[in-house]
Amino acid sequence: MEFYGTQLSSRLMLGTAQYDSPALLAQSVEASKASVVTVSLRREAAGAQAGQAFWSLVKSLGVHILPNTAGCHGVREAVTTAHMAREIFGTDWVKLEVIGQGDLLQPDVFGLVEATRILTEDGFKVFPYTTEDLVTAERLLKAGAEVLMPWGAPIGSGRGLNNIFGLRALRAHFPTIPMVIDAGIGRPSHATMAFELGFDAVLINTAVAKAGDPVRMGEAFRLACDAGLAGYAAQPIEERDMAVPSTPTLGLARGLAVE
Ligand SMILES: CC(=O)[C@@H](O)[C@H](O)COP(=O)(O)O
Repeated sequence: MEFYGTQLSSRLMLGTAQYDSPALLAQSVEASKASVVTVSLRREAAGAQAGQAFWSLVKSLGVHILPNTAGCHGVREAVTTAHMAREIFGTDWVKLEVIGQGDLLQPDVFGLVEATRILTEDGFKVFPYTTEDLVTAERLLKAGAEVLMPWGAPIGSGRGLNNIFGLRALRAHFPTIPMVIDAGIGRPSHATMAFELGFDAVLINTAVAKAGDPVRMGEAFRLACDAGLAGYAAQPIEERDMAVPSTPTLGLARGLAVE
C-alpha cells in the first residue's frame, strides 16, 4: 500500500501516547508489525530531555514517523505545529488534527480544509483527521490532501465504527483515494471490519496502549488486520434479509415420500 508514493510494509499505524513505559511501547510496535507510528509534537518539545530520549526510541523502531497536530484547536496553531514538527522530525508527512468540539474531540472540518490548503501549498503531505462527511472529503481533496483519515468513533472511545453506513458511502464515493480509519477503534474485530469495508489502513492508539497486555494486543491487531484484508480480497457474499438454504434439499426422505 502506498501513501504519498511511500510503500508501507503493513496497514497498521500505531499511536505512541499513553504507554506505561517506553519499553512497552517498543515491544507493542514490534508485536503489531506496524509500519507507521504517529508522534505528537506537544510531547516531544524540542530540546527537552524526555523528548530526546523518546525520539531516540522512536527512531530505533525502524518505522515511518507521522507527526500529528493533536490538541490543536485552530488553523494557525495547527499550521505552526506542523512546521515545527517538520523541522524536528525531518518529514513532510503530517497527521492534521484541528479539533472543533471538546466533548467528542470532533474535527473542525472548516478549519481542517483551510489548514490542509495552507500546508499543502507549503509542501506538506497532509493526512487530515476528518469525519465521514462526503462534502468535507471532497473539499479536503480539492485543498490538496491525497489521503483521508475518517474517524471510526471519537478518539479514545473504543466504540469501533460508529457510522458504518456513512463510512461505506465514503469508501464507495472515493474508491481510489487511500483512506485510513483513525480513532475510536477499541477491539481487533473493529479493525477487521474496517478492512472488510475496503479501507486501506487503520490508526490505533488507546486500544493498544491501555490494554491489560499491550504487547499481546499489538499482536492481536496485527492478526485482525491480516484477517480483514484477506476477507476483503476474497470478496464476501452479499447480506440478505431472507434465508437461503445452504444444504441441498434434493433427495431428502420427505421429498421421496411425496413422489
Ligand atoms: C494518537 C492519535 O493520533 C490519536 O489522536 C488517534 O486519533 C488515535 O485514536 P485512538 O486513541 O482512539 O485510537
